[in-house]
Amino acid sequence: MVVPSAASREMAPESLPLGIIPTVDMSAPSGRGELARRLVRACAERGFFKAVNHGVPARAAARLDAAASAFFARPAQAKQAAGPPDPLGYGSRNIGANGDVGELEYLILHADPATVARKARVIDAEDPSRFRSTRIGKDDAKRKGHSEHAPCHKEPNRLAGHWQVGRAVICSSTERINESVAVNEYVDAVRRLACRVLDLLGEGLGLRDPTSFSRLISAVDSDSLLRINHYPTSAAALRGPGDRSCTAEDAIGFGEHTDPQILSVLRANDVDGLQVLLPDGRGGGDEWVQVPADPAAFFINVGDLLQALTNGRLVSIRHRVMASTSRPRLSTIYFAAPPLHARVSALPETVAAGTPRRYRPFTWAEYKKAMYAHRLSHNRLDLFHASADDDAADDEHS
Ligand SMILES: O=C(O)CCC(=O)C(=O)O
Ligand SMILES: [Fe+2]
Repeated sequence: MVVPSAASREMAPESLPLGIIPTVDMSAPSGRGELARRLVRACAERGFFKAVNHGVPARAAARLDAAASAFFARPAQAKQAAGPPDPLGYGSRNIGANGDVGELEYLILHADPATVARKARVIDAEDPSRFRSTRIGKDDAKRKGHSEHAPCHKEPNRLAGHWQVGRAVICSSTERINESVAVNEYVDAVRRLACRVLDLLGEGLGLRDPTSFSRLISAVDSDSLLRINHYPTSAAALRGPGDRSCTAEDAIGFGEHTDPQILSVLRANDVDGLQVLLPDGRGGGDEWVQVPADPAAFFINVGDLLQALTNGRLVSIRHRVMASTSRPRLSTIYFAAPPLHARVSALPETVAAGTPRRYRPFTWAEYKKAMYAHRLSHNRLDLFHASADDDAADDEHS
């Protein structure tokens, strides 16, 4: 956490030292221009920041946490019924299909389940089922009294007490909190925060249209996700009775990676664990830095797509989670993403003679496909480096 000295309190936020973990007061005490400049600096030099006075109601966060804790407290078999995470749904220990493991269980929800089936076909035309949760079919959905594809946020009453994951529905007992309302209320609030950050970044970067980033994530068919991670104190709690595997990696909760989307908006309980990889600047190589927990704040990081859209000006930071052995960690991340067909290409304002285009243009669907084909820790942007031909082709499109 950055604690400004008495002298530095007099200085404008832009001139304040960033600190290891930059803290940004989203209430803009020194005006919008200063806030925009500080955000750009934090995202360019660190790739992430801690947002305080962010405007997301504490009530929305508390309701979601209560719903999530109730879900993770259910028996393993009940949770498995909401899986597998392909990619939406419940998962435990396996992260993706490429052998990555983590000492955690998680739930991935789509911001708009109605679009999941269509998107699945776009990502992988050969085998759309890989990207779709199909646990509950038409008949089950009818029996439960709601339509197969009804998006939670449009029909909260019909889906009261359920989370819908693609076509799968995570059932809850009636006395439990109404999760669909909790999820929708939370998603609306964090989406607004993400849009605000992106508009400020657009302004700070001097874009002709400062809403260029936020428009991508507020499109009706945006591919944004909500992910809820639960790290129990003992890896054994996540193993089945026959699973005796125990590796040195057991201490790791979530392996090192960058987030692929545009922006990630993370909030966690008061249990430490998140670490970011910072260049140490002293010639000794990179170093992992612990991010102290703060349940009242959001930790916001640049994703790969924002790095590509800004031609590398803003950096997608590598991070991981080291699970605690004393208390369980619960974290919720809103991954702000564009529609699958959106073309991702460096904005013209970020390309100049001295800073040529670093990545070839690609669609989010293309990028996701590359992501599914590689391990979690892979540096995926390396797969999209530009050549002189890409530059010429891109000029024709712009
Ligand atoms: O659970 C956390 O705190 C972070 C996990 C993470 O980096 C992710 O889900 O992408
Ligand atoms: Fe992440």
